[in-house]
Amino acid sequence: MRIERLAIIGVGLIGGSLARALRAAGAVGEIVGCGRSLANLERARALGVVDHITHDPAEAVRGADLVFLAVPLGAMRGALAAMRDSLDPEAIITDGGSVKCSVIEDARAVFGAVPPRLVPGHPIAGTEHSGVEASFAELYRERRVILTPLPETDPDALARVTAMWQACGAEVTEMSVAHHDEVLAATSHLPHMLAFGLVDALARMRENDEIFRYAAGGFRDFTRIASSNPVMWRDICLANREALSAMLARFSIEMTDLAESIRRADGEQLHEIFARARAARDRSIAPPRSSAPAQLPVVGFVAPSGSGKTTLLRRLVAALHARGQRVGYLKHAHHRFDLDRPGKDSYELRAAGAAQTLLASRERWALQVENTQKGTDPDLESMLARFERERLDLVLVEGFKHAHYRKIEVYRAALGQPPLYPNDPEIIALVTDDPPPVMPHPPVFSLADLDGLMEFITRCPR
Ligand SMILES: NC(=O)c1ccc[n+]([C@@H]2O[C@H](COP(=O)([O-])OP(=O)(O)OC[C@H]3O[C@@H](n4cnc5c(N)ncnc54)[C@H](O)[C@@H]3O)[C@@H](O)[C@H]2O)c1
Ligand SMILES: O=C(O)C(=O)C[C@]1(C(=O)O)C=C[C@@H](O)C=C1
Repeated sequence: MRIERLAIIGVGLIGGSLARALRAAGAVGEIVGCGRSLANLERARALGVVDHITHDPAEAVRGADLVFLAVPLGAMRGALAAMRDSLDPEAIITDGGSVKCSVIEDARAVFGAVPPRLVPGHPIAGTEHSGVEASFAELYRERRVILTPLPETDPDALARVTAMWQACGAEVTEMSVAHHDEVLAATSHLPHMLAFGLVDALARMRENDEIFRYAAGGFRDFTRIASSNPVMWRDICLANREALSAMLARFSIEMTDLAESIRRADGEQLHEIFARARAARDRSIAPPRSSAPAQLPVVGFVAPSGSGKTTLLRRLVAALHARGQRVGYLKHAHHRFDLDRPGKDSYELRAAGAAQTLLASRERWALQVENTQKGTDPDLESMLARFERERLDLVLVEGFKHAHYRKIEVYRAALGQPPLYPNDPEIIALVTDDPPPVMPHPPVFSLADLDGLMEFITRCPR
């Protein structure tokens, strides 16, 4: 899956995160960002999220093979109208709007009928922050994206949009438009109404200073989403007003019943409600995706230096990543290494004796742990245990040639060294462009056969 020229209309949290994720997956060529705020667009370009910027949707979509709309719902119709006459006939249009019936209505109003190459979509992922500065490549990883195709939707456009989200690490599901809007009214829009409503009600109480001063964890957890963008939420309420009004009406009956149980001091009823709610929530919190730790495939790559092992690994990781695989990489370094530089705070504090140093930023974090047995090689199992295994699909290891685990040998005859596989039964495959020098030999892949190797590795049991 590759998009040659992607136009993002609205380079905020959602649009910016898609651009970053596709770039990280190597699934996109050029990215044009379109928006209203020049400062935000310039920031997007400076951060490398987009390559070109413009205020004009018509200019943005010219020559684009995929257009992603990520503006507030109230701005969708205007953006569609502005780009209509400049769209390439083959261009796919998709969006990330939180309500689907309104986007479809907007498209019908602008184009006369819903274009077959429009694939309505909605990533069920976000934060309470807005703007490109808040965007990050991992936003969609392991999150759901709902697509709501219509009978007239072109299957090829649907397949490409599905592949686009999968390249970002998302799990794509399909739903009817009406069902989507009802489900989201319950699971996303109603909770936001409760958070906004609660904070606003408390803020308007006379004693609000004191209330906020003593608000602790429960209040914080419950009201995080009340920091979300008011324009976006105004538009969601207006766009989904029918489903959301029905949900609010049902919910207020539940609240009235709860209040009545409290007034009556009906402990039994209260306990029943809370126990039912707790069980439902515990069930609904999704278990970590994919493999149990013991099944996480781990494959090593061994070879003398100069064999092309690291180049092969770099290409392999990029190709696996583009397929949505979450790859862990573990390298055994024979030499001393230091991620820090003298003069950096973390270097100085570690040198002062910190046993563990954790560097954390918006992009990544790194924990550096001092080996207490300096001079002793770390063992493979204890290093593998450091990974957040539930967030990975496989681990590729470089080195650890003497450890007991499955390895792939990269062999190059020109180095003049004997191959390792005759003396290591745990070498399960050979990557080489030369004839294997010793018979018998494990399965062979050429250096160019990344597809074959990926297939082999992803099915490789621990
Ligand atoms: N924030 C979330 O959690 C979340 C999650 C899923 C979907 N969505 C949906 O994604 C869309 C974007 O939300 P976001 O959180 O990225 O918002 P955002 O505020 O971070 O980004 C929106 C961008 O659109 C630009 N914009 C506004 N009006 C415009 C117009 N008329 N023409 C061009 N650009 C315009 C803004 O300048 C801004 O850069 C919304 O439709 C929202 O419903 C949001
Ligand atoms: O996590 C958050 O901050 C969100 O509000 C994300 C959230 C949600 O309700 O889950 C908000 C709106 C969307 O359309 C999709 C996701």
